[in-house]
Amino acid sequence: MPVPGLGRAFSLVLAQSRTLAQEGGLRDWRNQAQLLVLLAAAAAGPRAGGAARLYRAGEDAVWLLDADSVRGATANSSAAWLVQFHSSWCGHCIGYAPTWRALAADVRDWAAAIRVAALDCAEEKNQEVCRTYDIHFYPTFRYFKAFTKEFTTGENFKGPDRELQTVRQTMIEFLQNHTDGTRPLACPPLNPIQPSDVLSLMDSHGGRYHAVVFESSGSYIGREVILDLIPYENIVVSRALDGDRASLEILGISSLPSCYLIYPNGSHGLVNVAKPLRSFFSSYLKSLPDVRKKPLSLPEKPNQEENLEVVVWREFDRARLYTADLESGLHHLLRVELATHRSLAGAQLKTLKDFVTVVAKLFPGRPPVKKLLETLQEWLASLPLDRIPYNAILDLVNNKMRISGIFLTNHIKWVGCQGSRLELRGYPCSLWKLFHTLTVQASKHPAALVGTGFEGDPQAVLQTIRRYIHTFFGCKECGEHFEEMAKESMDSVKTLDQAILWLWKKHNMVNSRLAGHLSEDPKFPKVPWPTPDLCPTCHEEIKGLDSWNEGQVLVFLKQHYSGDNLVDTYSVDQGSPGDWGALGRGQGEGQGLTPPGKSWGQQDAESLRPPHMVGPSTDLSEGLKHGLDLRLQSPQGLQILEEAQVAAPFLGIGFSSLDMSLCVVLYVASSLFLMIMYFFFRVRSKRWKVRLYHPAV
Ligand SMILES: Cc1cc2nc3c(=O)[nH]c(=O)nc-3n(C[C@H](O)[C@H](O)[C@H](O)COP(=O)(O)OP(=O)(O)OC[C@H]3O[C@@H](n4cnc5c(N)ncnc54)[C@H](O)[C@@H]3O)c2cc1C
Repeated sequence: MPVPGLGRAFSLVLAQSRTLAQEGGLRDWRNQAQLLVLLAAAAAGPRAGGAARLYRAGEDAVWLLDADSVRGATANSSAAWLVQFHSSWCGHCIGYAPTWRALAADVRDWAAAIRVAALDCAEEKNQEVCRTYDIHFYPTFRYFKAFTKEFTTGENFKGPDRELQTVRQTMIEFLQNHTDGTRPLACPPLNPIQPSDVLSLMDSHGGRYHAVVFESSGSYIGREVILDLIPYENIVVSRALDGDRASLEILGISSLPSCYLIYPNGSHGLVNVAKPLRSFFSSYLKSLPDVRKKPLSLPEKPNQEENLEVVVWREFDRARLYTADLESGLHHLLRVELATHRSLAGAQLKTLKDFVTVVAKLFPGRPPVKKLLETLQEWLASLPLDRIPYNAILDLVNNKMRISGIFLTNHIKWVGCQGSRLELRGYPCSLWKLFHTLTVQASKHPAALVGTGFEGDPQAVLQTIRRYIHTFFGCKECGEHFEEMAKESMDSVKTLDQAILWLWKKHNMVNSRLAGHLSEDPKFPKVPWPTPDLCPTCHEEIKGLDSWNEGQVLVFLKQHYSGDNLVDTYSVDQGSPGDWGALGRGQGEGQGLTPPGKSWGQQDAESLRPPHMVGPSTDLSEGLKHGLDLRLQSPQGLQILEEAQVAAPFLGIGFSSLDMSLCVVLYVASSLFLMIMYFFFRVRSKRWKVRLYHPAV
């Protein structure tokens, strides 16, 4: 019986472990990470059904940055930057986008001094750069000072809230924090002048307007007006505080804020506006005769190609669960969300290990994905290290050694999680579906968790999900809300069925909280779920009120989130498009190659494998070169490659862990047999000797 793949499995684990042992997570992983991600991106091919942009280059005043431009823009810039690192799938980022757009438009005139920018970490090309800038949660706000010589990941925004006015005022404080010599050249002095200085200004008029905004010390209006007038010439704006009452009286200032204007010809007087507000002062000053905009001196906004992605709508049945959603979600979770961490240690590592264990044991999907999860789980469990560089995990997830029979799509393809716009639904939807599936599988197959330390614990899956969300889920506010719900009542869960119902109830609470929110897809309104058309028996009318029949809800959830309800339609692309061309079966993205309604078990599993998964014809050395070329920079890397290349052709391809266990058992049994034979013959030969030397005995 051929036992394919042992060589590769062995080599992979060997290579992973050796690499870790040698590098111990202590080396600078940044360069390797960059290379790895480049490789992964190259392997992933063109973006399919990925993230849409929340901000548009032509329409919004927001400066759009990406992997190509962020460093060049923020390093040694003549202006300071406030960058929002966001993710277009994150509900809070979607909800916050109008505020950010409004802020950018509001401070458009400040751009020579400070710029409001956005960078979408959900875009595949930006993922590495987001890792470089240490972005784990969305949205994350970072300030970059002007004229920074060294690379910096920026300063975190520290405002009491993220309201437009608060952020705008914090931007001003940030500008004032620049030390002399690093202040943006275009930024006028923001500190107040003395009221007495105003009197001397009257004598030294310099052929242009000089406006002075008088205000109390806590007011930002003066500084805002100063910044609003940056692009205008023939005018200087200053601010003064209300400390010197006598000077105010001389100038005739009786209320604050007020604006005093010295004209180019030396005449002066109070500005008369209908309301003492920033916009009124700024607009008045901008409209003065001879005050006009300076010729444009701003650099061009970094160019971003528009998203030309064509959305292909995939017909689907809301009563079914789609493998494509779960696998796309896992792809994002393993290759993007977790990959924002350079390395994992302590509680984070424990959370990952537990989460992978739960998913590996309970995921009801296709064998190649289950196998990948099992391999990952076994490998994580076997590692004695207390810190693991995430690149090592990525190597395994990307199956760099091309072990036959383990694979997770590297494409996003939403089906039941499609949104009517690209930025809606997607990843968080798939995560909910995965979580519900796990609670249902745990209840239906409790034996699956035996030996993991989780058996018999009705809260095990929920607590693992809770820790994952708290530790890794990119949408920080979502995680905080979920944690509040968990703190409140997760402890009351006493059975596996109650765990299913707990998650269902909490998900409905989130639905009702988000109804009408900007992240709600009008095509998929947030309503109590399951709706009567999906589950008529779940709904009852008690005293004229629609009420849940929880017993029926449980039955429904157990059916809806079971492996039997999982369909593989649209999820055949288990390799790059070229692979399918080679098979002569693929018609490209968006085409379901599995007949609707068929699950993995109903198909010819072997025929659905992409060619590079199919046995000995795999070009191992090519795979190794691609997978391990990063390691090849080091002599140890070469050694690993040599070992793997030697091992693979001898041992064949495609061993499962069961195969490997059998091999070990056979090996031990044959060794025992040989030992028994050895002792048997030794004893016999002693007896023969005794007979030979003492024939009379
Ligand atoms: C743990 C978690 C917390 C979140 N918290 C927030 C938050 O605080 N703020 C925010 O803006 N976004 C939050 N999100 C995202 C938000 O809940 C949605 O996932 C997102 O808006 C996409 O919505 P959707 O229309 O795809 O439906 P989702 O709510 O994502 O639901 C996905 C699918 O699950 C099924 N479903 C719906 N309700 C239930 C239920 N009660 N039980 C079982 N199955 C159900 C339906 O088939 C639905 O299409 C959170 C996501 C997660 C995973």
